[in-house]
Amino acid sequence: MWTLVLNCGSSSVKFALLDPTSGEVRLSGLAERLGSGAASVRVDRGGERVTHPLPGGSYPEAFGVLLSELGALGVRGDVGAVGHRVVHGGERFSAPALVTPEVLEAIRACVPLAPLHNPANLAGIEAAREAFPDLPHVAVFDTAFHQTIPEVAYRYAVPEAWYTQHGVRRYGFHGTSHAFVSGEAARMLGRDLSDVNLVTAHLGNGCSVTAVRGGRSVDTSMGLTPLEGVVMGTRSGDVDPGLHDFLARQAGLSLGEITAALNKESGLLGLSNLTNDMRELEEAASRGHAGARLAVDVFVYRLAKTIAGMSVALGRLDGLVFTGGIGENSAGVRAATLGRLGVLGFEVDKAANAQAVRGQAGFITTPQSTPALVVNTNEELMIARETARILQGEHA
Ligand SMILES: Nc1ncnc2c1ncn2[C@@H]1O[C@H](COP(=O)(O)OP(=O)(O)O)[C@@H](O)[C@H]1O
Ligand SMILES: CC(=O)OP(=O)(O)O
Ligand SMILES: [Mg+2]
Repeated sequence: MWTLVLNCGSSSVKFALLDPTSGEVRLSGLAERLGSGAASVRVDRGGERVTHPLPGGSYPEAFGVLLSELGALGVRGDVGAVGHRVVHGGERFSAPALVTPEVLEAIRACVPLAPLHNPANLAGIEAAREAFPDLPHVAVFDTAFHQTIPEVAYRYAVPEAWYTQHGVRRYGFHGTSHAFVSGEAARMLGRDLSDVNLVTAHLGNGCSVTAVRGGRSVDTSMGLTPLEGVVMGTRSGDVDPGLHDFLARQAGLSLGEITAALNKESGLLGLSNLTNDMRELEEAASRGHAGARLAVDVFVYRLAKTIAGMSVALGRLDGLVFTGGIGENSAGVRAATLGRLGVLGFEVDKAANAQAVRGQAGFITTPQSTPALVVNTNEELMIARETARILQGEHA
């Protein structure tokens, strides 16, 4: 059954029409810079690529292009279900859910926990339900995979009432990707997923690191919101919790201004004062740009420290997985990270690491090393599979 997968972000929409069993993709694309005058949508129709401008820059406009592309390809009538990425499902969802009015209400209730992501996810669900009112829609949550994390790892050391009354705890995100790459890595290691302990590093624009014991998430670097943890493209990751108070007094900034800066002007962009794009940073660093060098170095140092911390949750470390745009493509970031992790028995294989770029998955360490490998994530395929599973009643 052909499944339409929608991943609506704060300023972008990724979409794909694919078969969850074979993985065949008939149409995919990305609408970017929504909300601005420079918005556009790129569509891939099996090798052929077209880009349409979106002068209004709105979600409905992007969705209109997607529908007309489906119509032009003659596949609109083939769509059998729609799978939606939903970033925050709180404590309520440990599995995907068929979208009902009650499920929509629960997603809405999580908006304060993910103000950048959940409103966009809801807008996508609403637009898709209007276009496909008779099809089943399934919500697949970033947080669901992490609902197995034990209390010792998910509780913050803050007043208990903040947890019981306001849900202040660590939730974790990118669960769909961490779950997918753990399965792939177990296969590549020739091990049963239930018998393998992995650290998975999802390094895209948002970055997070997860400890996966026997196929279950037992700790992860993101917390209450997708701002906690390692350094990201424009997000700070961990900072001192005293920062808001300090800056409000010193610089006269409001809470909203500080939060926006931590989300959109920090991370690699903030450190380098140049760009949030790792590829551009590596090029600039190689030309001697000091800010770019510092940004890459801080990114790597904090990443290595977090990976070492995650191994505490596992007891025994059988492998480290790199994925996401940076993890899959940056041999430099991988080598530097492994170089700082000799304490865990890692030793990079320089030739293998240099080869594992541009979608080439594989091992990047020497035979005597703890294994590290590159795995290409595929959140769209995983969402399509989960959607199919729900519709077959496996989670019912
Ligand atoms: N060849 C490359 N070398 C270094 N970094 C790369 C390369 N290709 C992509 N990246 C980085 O991957 C990041 C985007 O990751 P991606 O997973 O595509 O993002 P998203 O989270 O938006 O899906 C950017 O920082 C980009 O620079
Ligand atoms: C939750 C999250 O950080 O998602 P993304 O990386 O897509 O921004
Ligand atoms: Mg991402």
